[in-house]
Amino acid sequence: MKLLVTAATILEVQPFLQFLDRESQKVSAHQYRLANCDIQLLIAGIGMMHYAYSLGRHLATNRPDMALQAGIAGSFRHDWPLGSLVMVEREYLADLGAEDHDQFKDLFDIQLWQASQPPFTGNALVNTFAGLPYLPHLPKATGVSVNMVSGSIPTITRLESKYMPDVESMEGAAFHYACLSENIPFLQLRSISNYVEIRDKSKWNIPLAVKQLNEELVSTVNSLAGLC
Ligand SMILES: O=C(O)c1cccc(C(=O)CC[C@H]2O[C@@H](n3cnc4c(=O)[nH]cnc43)[C@H](O)[C@@H]2O)c1
Repeated sequence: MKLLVTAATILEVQPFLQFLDRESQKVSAHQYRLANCDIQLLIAGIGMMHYAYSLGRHLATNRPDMALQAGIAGSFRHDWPLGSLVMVEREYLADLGAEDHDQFKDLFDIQLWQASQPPFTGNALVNTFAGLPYLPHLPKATGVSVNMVSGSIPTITRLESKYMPDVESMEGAAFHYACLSENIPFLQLRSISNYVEIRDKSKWNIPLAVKQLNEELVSTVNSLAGLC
């Protein structure tokens, strides 16, 4: 089985890299072998533009059996503790569109895109989790992807009323779009590093989120490698 593990930054998957260095055979700079599993690691950059370009370029010459995106995220759900983990089921492109006075309209609202045009289901990029050999026992979440981390009440209220999101990232939609378009089974794992609220960086807990994310990543990859 060929598994692609991808993240926006190396910081988010550093402990996983240490696990691979310890437990697997290094085949080349970004390629490892664990049991019968070929693992490729792609650090694709922050934001949808970087991510889509890096992932698209990778997929043009490689076809994994499964792709896994691992990252930290903001949470709209204040009842979810920092460091908790989710797998994202549906993604919305939440800041691509037009401003009409004090209203935001996405590309579906202004009819530049049509509902359910491939690979969308309605106006969302939905993971059915079909074709995955293993699925961790984690809550499923709705994600919004944005170019600017949300940090004001009007923006947060707008996103909540329009998309009812649980989490926010800057790359989820790009990952879903590419994997759905290429028909590659995929899984987006996110660990909560902060709440989506008026910006206060001192409240973020990136080290905890990275630790929890990587424990799950190692466990998921071990389970997949055991099935290979
Ligand atoms: O402003 C800073 O000093 C700063 C330092 C480190 C990281 C950041 C980020 O904004 C991280 C963006 C990165 O993490 C994901 N992420 C985490 N929380 C959120 C969020 O609330 N909204 C959107 N994205 C978030 C994101 O996917 C990026 O890859 C800032």
